[in-house]
This record gives sequence, structure tokens and C-alpha cells, in this order.
Amino acid sequence: MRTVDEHLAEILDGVPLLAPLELALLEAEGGVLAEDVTAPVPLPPFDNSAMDGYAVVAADIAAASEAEPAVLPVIGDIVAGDPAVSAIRPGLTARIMTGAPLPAGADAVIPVEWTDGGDATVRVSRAAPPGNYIRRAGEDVLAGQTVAATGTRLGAAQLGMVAAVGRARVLVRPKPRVVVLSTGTELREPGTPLAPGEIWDSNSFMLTAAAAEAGGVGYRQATVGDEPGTVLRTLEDQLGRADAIVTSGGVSMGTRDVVKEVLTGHGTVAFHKVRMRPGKPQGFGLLQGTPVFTLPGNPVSAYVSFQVFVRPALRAMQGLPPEPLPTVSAVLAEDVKSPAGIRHYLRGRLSFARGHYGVAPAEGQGSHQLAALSAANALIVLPEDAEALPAGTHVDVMRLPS
Ligand SMILES: Nc1nc2c(c(=O)[nH]1)N[C@H]1C(S)=C(S)[C@@H](COP(=O)(O)OP(=O)(O)OC[C@H]3O[C@@H](n4cnc5c(N)ncnc54)[C@H](O)[C@@H]3O)O[C@H]1N2
Ligand code: MOO
Repeated sequence: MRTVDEHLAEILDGVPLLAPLELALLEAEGGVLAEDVTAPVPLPPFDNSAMDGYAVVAADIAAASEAEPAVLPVIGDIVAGDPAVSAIRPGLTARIMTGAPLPAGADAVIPVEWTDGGDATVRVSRAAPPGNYIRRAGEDVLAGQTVAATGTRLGAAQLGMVAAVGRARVLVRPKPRVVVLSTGTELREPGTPLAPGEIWDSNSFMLTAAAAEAGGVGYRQATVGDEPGTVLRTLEDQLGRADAIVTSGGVSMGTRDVVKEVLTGHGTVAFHKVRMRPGKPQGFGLLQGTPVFTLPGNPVSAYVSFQVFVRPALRAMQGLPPEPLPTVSAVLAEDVKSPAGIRHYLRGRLSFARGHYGVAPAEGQGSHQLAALSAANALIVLPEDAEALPAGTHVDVMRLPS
């Protein structure tokens, strides 16, 4: 028997770092930068207007009021992308749109709401200081500044930033491609009828979705039975397109635990009992250099094992810190018991009220009880040395992705 931490440490030591690829921006979404992205020009690249209104010389309107508006001739329109008027003189104004370059000579922008909106002449009824509603060049980003550093995951905002500095392609460690394979002769495809003793395959759908939630790309394989040759061939066939393979089922002590049977001695794959519940039987290793995670078949065991072991490993493969799911401290709503020496992951409902988190264990903590898992939003983590914790105790709670 080994601890959760020992098993995770072996996995994190074993998984390879994915090679960087140069990808077009939208293909790079979810990738992790393998280069620093810098700005070739400042942002904004030029002084521009923050409002639709009029570019003025602030001194010209210093005495303007509702009662005595300043009246200025309008010499033209400046729209974003079209610097038709490049300069104004004192005593003149140009109509200007948000984002349009400020004409030389102007030092303030008056929003249209402070004026009568005139075309040929405009009446300005409020004074404004120099700099009013002007966005200065370089106010966002300086030329040469790093806007996204190596190790940054490219989410929506980061992709926007990279595009804003003019980059069409970036070097990233891509999302890991995770092939998911359920094993078991009792498994049938959802949508097909069941014969006695059969069940519908749920794990492969759950784990494929979990791979995507964890920042990978999930590929579900059709379920295989427990014929060793077929299982091994199916796994080997997938190596070409997989950065990681996740299997479920066939790893405990039965007479037909096929995954254990065919992978023992293949590559570096080894099987262990881990001091955790659920998820005791685990396997991990590299098959022709590709990490293979063999998770137990009980659905809740497979899911918890994924979150505890596979998720951090997928992060490590992209060069991200292999941190656990976001964890908060919460107050237990009920007494709980846990076997000594085992890390126990209870399914629970985390809630926030009156300034603190509380957590209630779900009814149904069996590793086959998928209904309790699917209604849960958190895993309550009971450490190895906890045996009985009374209601009111603070416990660590991992939030589940949603
Ligand atoms: N004598 C022992 N028996 C078992 C032990 C043990 O230590 N000694 N460990 C138990 C624990 S803990 C777990 S977890 C399971 C793990 O078993 P396997 O990984 O070999 O999984 P299977 O036997 O194939 O299936 C277990 C269970 O899960 C259902 N299952 C499997 N795959 C799916 C799927 N894709 N979708 C839905 N449900 C699935 C399967 O029908 C079984 O009910 O072993 C215990 N036994
Ligand atoms: O520990 Mo097994 O993984 O329940 O159910």
C-alpha cells in the first residue's frame, strides 16, 4: 500500500512535458505559452479619444458654462481608423469618435453630452482640464513590454492580449490529447438495450468530459470487453494520437481484470493499492513514452482518481503547476467517520452563507453511487489521521469543476 502523495509524486515524476508547437491563435486556446510574448509597439499606439465628442484646446473652453457656453467652429470629423483631420488650431474643434486619433494641437476631449452636438459650430457648456478623456499612447502597454510570459495558459483574455500586440501565431504547449477507454464485458452503449447483467457505460463519457474540464482534449474510444488481445491492441492503436491514455475498470483482484493482466510488465506500467477511498486500485506508467492511467471501474472511484491524479498530471504536461482542484476550508455540517490511515474523499455540497463556507456530506458514499456524485459540488478531504470528526470541524474541501 502507498499513500496518495506517494502515488501522485511518482506520476508527476513520470509524465513528460509536451513539446511546444507553433499554432494559430484560436488553435492555441487553452495552450500554455512556451515563449514570452512582447509588444512591438505601445498600446494604445497613439493618443486617442475615450469618448464620442469634440477635440478641443482646453484653454478655449475654460470659462464655458450652461449659462455661457463656448462656441467653436467644427472643422471636420475624425472617426476611428480615419485621421481625416490631423491637427486643429486654438479656437477650433473637430468632432471625434471613441478610439480615433487625437489631432495635433488638441489637449482635451469634450463628450457630446456636454454640448449641443452641433455640426458646423458647437456650443460647449462645461469646462474640462487638459487631458480630459484622452487615452495616452502606451497607457496600457509599453513597446517591448512582455504581455504574456512563458507558462501562461491562454484563456480568452490572454488570447485577446496576444492578438492586440499583433501576433497571429504563438508557441504553446498544446492541450493534452487524452484518449479514454472503458473496459468490461458488461458494458453497453447508452441508447442500446440491456440484457440481464449488463449496464450502460458511464465512465468513458464522464472521463472524456473530465479531461476537457481539466484543460485537455478528450477522445472517447468505444468500450472494449475483457479479451486481453483486443484490449492491448486497442491501447497500442491509440498511442499514435494520444498524449495520455485513461482507462477504467479491470484493475482489482478479479479473475478477469484485463487491464492489469495485459499492461503488467508493459512499458513502465505498474499497479498499486493506494491508501484512499474511493480509488484504492490504481495503475500508472509509460507505454512507448505515453502516460497511461488505469483507473478503477467503480464510477465514483474513477472520477475521484481522475481529479486526484490525472488532472494534476495533465497540468504538469503543459508546464503548469500541478495544483489540486481549488480548495477551501469549510465547516462540517454533520459528524463524519473515516477509516484510519486512509485519505477519504467524501462527496458533499459546499455552500456559502453569512461569511463562511459550510459543507454537508452527501447521502450515499458508495463508490458505485454516481447519483450522489452528480448531485455533489465538492469533495470533502478527510486526511489519513482523521477517524471521527464532529460537526463544526473545519475541513479541506475541493470544489468540483462545473
Ligand atoms: N477482492 C477484492 N475485490 C475488490 C477490491 C479488492 O481490493 N479486493 N477492490 C474493490 C475496489 S475498491 C474497486 S474500486 C473495484 C475496482 O475494480 P476494477 O477496476 O477491476 O473494475 P471492474 O471490476 O471492471 O468494475 C467495478 C465496478 O464498476 C463498474 N464499471 C466498470 N466500468 C464501468 C463503466 N465504464 N461504466 C459504468 N460502470 C462501470 C462495474 O460494472 C463494476 O460494478 O474493485 C473492488 N473489488
Ligand atoms: O476504493 Mo474502490 O476505488 O471503492 O471503490
